[in-house]
Amino acid sequence: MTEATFRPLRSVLYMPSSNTRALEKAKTIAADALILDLEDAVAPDAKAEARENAAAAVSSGEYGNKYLTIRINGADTEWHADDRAAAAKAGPDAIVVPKVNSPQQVLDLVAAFEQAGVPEQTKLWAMIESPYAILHAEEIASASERLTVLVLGTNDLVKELYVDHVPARANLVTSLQLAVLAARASGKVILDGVYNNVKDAEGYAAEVEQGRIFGFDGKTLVHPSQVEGANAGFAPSEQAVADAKGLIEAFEAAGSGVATYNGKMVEALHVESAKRVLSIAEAIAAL
Ligand SMILES: CC(C)(COP(=O)(O)OP(=O)(O)OC[C@H]1O[C@@H](n2cnc3c(N)ncnc32)[C@H](O)[C@@H]1OP(=O)(O)O)[C@@H](O)C(=O)NCCC(=O)NCCSC(=O)C[C@H](O)C(=O)O
Ligand SMILES: [Mg+2]
Repeated sequence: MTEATFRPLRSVLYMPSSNTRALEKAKTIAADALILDLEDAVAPDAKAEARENAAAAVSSGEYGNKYLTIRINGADTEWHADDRAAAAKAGPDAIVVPKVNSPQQVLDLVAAFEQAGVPEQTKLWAMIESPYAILHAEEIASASERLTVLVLGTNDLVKELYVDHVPARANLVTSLQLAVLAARASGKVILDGVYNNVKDAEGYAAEVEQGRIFGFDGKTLVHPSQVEGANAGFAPSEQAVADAKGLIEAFEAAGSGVATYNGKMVEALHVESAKRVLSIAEAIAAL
């Protein structure tokens, strides 16, 4: 079972760690996880202050049972080492590293984490946001057990592909599916990229649904208004839970290798999927 089934990561909200209002507001937002950003959402002259804010937020114990992560700056930047040291000291649930492009980079990061004394329980989340990373996503995901989650960076991916954001992400479909395949092949959690237009509720809802259909475990978000949609969209619906229970009962009642439920064939593999749905629903209910 993946981390997602034990610890739901339906809604994962980014916020600039330089924005103290957002950091305060986040305490009351019902996101499953927060990404306290030190990278793209923070201007160069605010990096040091943002680093202190993120570390203080993690140490504060004021974010309830939310999964707390810090996104540090990339390994090739002047801020990376200081970010890593501050995150090591604060000990968030995970450190999110942007622009991870190779399995060797994962191994180097894990070695650096160990050297910096990052606590064992702090996991590595790797951002997949370039064409090269998409094509090597399975090797990246499998490089270390400490890497538990792949995070799609669709803004950078669009930039690197020299394309535009288009309806239904028609020009990203192959990349999204390759990333999901890589996560499933390596037993890791995978989070969809962000929807930039915080005023477009309809477009956002369609993208949540697309991510769910493609197999993502949850979605990264940029605004509090997006949390509710992701929490609902990546949770099994009441109908799905009822169907899962009914299917299991029908299979057990039949007492053979095959049964039907609502007219459809049911085998042991369908029972396994139904049990997974129930375990996700239980984990969400337990939050
Ligand atoms: C997108 C925003 C800049 C919009 O900000 P703003 O216009 O101020 O929003 P609102 O006035 O509607 O805000 C209402 C209140 O909500 C708080 N707020 C807003 N956003 C957040 C947030 N993300 N987390 C927590 N709280 C938030 C405001 O402070 C207001 O509070 P109050 O005044 O007390 O009522 C802004 O939403 C924003 O900065 N979003 C996050 C941007 C970010 O982190 N970007 C980096 C990651 S995206 C990315 O690039 C991923 C990847 O790398 C890729 O390549 O794709
Ligand atoms: Mg990015």
